[in-house]
Amino acid sequence: MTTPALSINLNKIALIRNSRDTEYPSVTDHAQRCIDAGADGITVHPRPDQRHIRADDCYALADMLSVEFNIEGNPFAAPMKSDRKGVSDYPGFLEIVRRTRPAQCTLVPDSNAQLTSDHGFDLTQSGEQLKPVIEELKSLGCRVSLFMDPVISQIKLAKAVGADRIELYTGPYADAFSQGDHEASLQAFSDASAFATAIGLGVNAGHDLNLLNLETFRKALPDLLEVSIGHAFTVDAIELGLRDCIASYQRCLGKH
Ligand SMILES: CC(=O)[C@@H](O)[C@H](O)COP(=O)(O)O
Ligand SMILES: NCC(=O)COP(=O)(O)O
Repeated sequence: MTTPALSINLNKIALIRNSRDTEYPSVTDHAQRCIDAGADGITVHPRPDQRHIRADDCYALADMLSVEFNIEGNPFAAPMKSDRKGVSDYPGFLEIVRRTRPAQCTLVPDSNAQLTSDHGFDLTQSGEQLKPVIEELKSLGCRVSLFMDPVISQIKLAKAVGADRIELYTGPYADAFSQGDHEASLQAFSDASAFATAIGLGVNAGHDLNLLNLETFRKALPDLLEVSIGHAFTVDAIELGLRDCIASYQRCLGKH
C-alpha cells in the first residue's frame, strides 16, 4: 500500500485575498506555511475569470516552490481579459504552463461558467484533441494527469491518448459518504484505480475529500499516489490550525 502525497490546493486562499485590493493573505506565504507544516505538494486551479488563483499567482508560486507544483485547468480555455484594476489578463492555460513548467499538469474539462469541477473527460469526444496537448506538456517536462470519472472504458482511453496519470473526480464519493451510503461508489473507485494501475497509469484523486471521508477512500485504493485537497482543508485549518490540520490529513493518508 502506498502512502499518497498530500497536495494542498490554494484556490480558497486566493479567493479570500481577492475580496480586497491588497496582496493579503499572500498565496506564496501560505504555500510556504503549508510546506513547512508538512504538505507534499501545492495545487492551484486557475480559472479564466481569475475568480481565485490568477496567472500571476502561478508565476510567483513556480518561482518559490520546493515541492511538487500541480496546475489544474482546461487546456482549451481561451485567454480572457481581466476587468480588475492591477490584475493581468488570463493568458490561457497552456501559456501559463509554458511559462511555469510545473511538475504536474492536471487537465480538467471545465467550461468557464462552471461553479466548480463536476465531471471527468469524455475521451470518446475529446481524446484526439487532447493528444497533441499531452505531447506538448510532456515535452515541457510536465507529468500529465487527466481528470476522470471512475469508468473503465474511459480510463483505457486515457492511457491510449498518452496520459501519465488520472485524477479520479471524487465528488460523487464525497456526496455518497455524507449520506452514509458510499459502498457502491467506493467500489467503483477502487475498481477504476486497480484497472488504471494495471495498465500503467498512476492514480491521483480529488474533489471534496475531507477529514471524514479520506481515510476510508485511501484504504480502498491501495495504489493511490496523490490527493489534492483545498475546500475542506481551508475550513478545517481555521478550526485546527495549519500544522495540526496538515498532520490530521497526513494521518488519514497513513503517514504518522
Ligand atoms: C479539479 C478539481 O476538482 C479541483 O481543482 C476543484 O475543482 C477546485 O476548484 P474550485 O476551487 O474552483 O472549486
Ligand atoms: N483536484 C482537487 C483539488 O485540487 C481540490 O478540490 P477541493 O478539495 O477544493 O474540492
